[in-house]
Amino acid sequence: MRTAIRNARRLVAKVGSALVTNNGEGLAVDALADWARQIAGLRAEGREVVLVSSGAIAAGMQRLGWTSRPQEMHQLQAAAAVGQMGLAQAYESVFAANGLHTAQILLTHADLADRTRYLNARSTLVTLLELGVIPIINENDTVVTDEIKFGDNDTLGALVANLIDADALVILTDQQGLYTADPRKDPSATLISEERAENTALEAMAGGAGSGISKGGMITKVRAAQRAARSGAHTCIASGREPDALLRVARGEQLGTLLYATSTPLAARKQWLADHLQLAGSLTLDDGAIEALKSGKSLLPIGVIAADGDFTRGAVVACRTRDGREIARGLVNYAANDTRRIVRHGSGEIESLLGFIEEPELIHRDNLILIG
Ligand SMILES: Nc1ncnc2c1ncn2[C@@H]1O[C@H](COP(=O)(O)OP(=O)(O)O)[C@@H](O)[C@H]1O
Ligand SMILES: N[C@@H](CCC(=O)OP(=O)(O)O)C(=O)O
Repeated sequence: MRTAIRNARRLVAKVGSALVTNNGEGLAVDALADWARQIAGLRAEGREVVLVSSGAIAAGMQRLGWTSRPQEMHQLQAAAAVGQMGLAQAYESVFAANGLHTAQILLTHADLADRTRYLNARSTLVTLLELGVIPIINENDTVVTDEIKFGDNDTLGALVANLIDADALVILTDQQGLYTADPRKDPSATLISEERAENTALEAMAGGAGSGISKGGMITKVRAAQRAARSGAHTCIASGREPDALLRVARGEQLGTLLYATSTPLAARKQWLADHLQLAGSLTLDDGAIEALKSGKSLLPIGVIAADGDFTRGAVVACRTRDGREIARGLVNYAANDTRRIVRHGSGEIESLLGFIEEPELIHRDNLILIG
């Protein structure tokens, strides 16, 4: 399976707060310089690399003289704004030393949830890669609220991999890879070398963040691999402290944990639907509608029992079973108030109920994906 990574032409590399800031001690400029050298090496082989870097909050805390991560959102945002300057400055100079230009891209979940902004982000990233520039991405922490944030950069890395159809996602962290249990807590844990990304048993092995300065932990890395696999990208989790980790992983060396993709990649539009982290509302389906969706049909209002949330026409909503489990999601053809008036009715009644008709389906099958 390692040949899959060796053949990867487009890669997303993600470096976490622990590495970027030397466990919160301040920007690890030597480490940044080392990654820049490795990425320059990959570019010289004709491969395209996007870097997703954490560290703004930790670097900002250090600049402001704060010793523990604040809880309050506005303080985190202030720290990120201070730290992101240092991060961008440091990356610009270490890549310049390798003859490469960098570009800063700060994203929020709302940017990727909006189809137009998503397509804009994609074309900008692809243009930068064609220009030979190294895009450096972080969450736009300064403006995020709970509703629009990715929360951790493992998730962001996977969404970026899907956005640009990357072949591989390499997550560099402070452990050798995914262990059977958190090695900080269980010394008998062993390193997993290769596994199918979709293997749900992996989630039980992965725990939370290893330090106060990081956000995600191993669980978000495993989920990131599952997400990336939906677009066909393989994920490798490896230690960023291992010499030449990025080059060695990218060249197919047996390093870290490879979580490989086996499923057929989703079509681009369905991929975008799958990558929504927050949905605008939800529809509760009866058993007949659930069967219809599973056999590839559209969702008609007659099969919907209830509609929750305040969504507009064209929003992405969840389709749930009576016990609340999401089985599908899609772009809804009617706003929440109109949906509530037509549920449990046949499509032939829509016009008399609303005074107009958009489409006979509540969600057309082309705009729908099954989950799980
Ligand atoms: N099964 C596991 N295998 C390896 N590390 C794990 C596992 N479960 C939890 N962890 C923890 O995840 C940490 C890495 O994630 P995190 O602290 O978020 O780093 P980063 O800043 O690189 O994203 C490790 O230091 C480790 O303590
Ligand atoms: N956007 C945040 C990173 C979030 C975070 O801590 O992510 P990670 O270290 O990857 O678990 C920052 O730059 O500080």
